[in-house]
Amino acid sequence: MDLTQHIRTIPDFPKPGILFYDISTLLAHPKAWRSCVDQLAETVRTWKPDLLVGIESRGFLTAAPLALELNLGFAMVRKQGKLPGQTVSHVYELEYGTDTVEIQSDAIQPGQRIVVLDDLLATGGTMSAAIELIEKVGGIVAGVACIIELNGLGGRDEMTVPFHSLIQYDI
Ligand SMILES: O=P(O)(O)OC[C@H]1O[C@H](OP(=O)(O)OP(=O)(O)O)[C@H](O)[C@@H]1O
Ligand SMILES: Nc1ncnc2[nH]cnc12
Repeated sequence: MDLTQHIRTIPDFPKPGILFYDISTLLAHPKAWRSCVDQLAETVRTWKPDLLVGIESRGFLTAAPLALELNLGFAMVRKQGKLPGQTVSHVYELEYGTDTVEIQSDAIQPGQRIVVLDDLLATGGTMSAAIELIEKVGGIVAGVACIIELNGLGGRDEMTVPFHSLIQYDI
């Protein structure tokens, strides 16, 4: 199924000049969403993960149904201060300033094979931060995948592990 028909673009969101790729319309269409999850599963299962990780917040929507389909557990990488209990943090550089991602300390056992999911890869900064965080707690990142890849922002070149996207847009 051609998923591009179900992805809406919204100009000037969240800032003037940004074309926002909106998966709300994909989520609202059960047949297309089922196909999207199945297409991701095809690649993700070849990486033989023990656990899937989703990145807040649209990465949760991507990873959670896939985890159920593959009969795997699912863990969350969140922005700072959102997860209860003991957490491990990773600070990463933005164009201006820094940001922090966190995971619960017991979410990943050392040596577990992890696949990370998000809806979209742009500069790759968010995905790289998640990979570094998972490696910090002893996880082995077997691969990372997303629905949409924006070509031209260099995200793919930043990936230090196998990477797969279902749809690519030249921006
Ligand atoms: O490759 P990058 O340049 O890092 O950009 C991609 C990230 O940006 C978006 O998340 P956003 O921060 O908008 O959060 P949201 O999922 O909560 O909307 C998207 O869901 C990715 O996580
Ligand atoms: N253009 C875009 N559309 C949707 N999510 C994004 N995250 C980063 N860039 C984005």
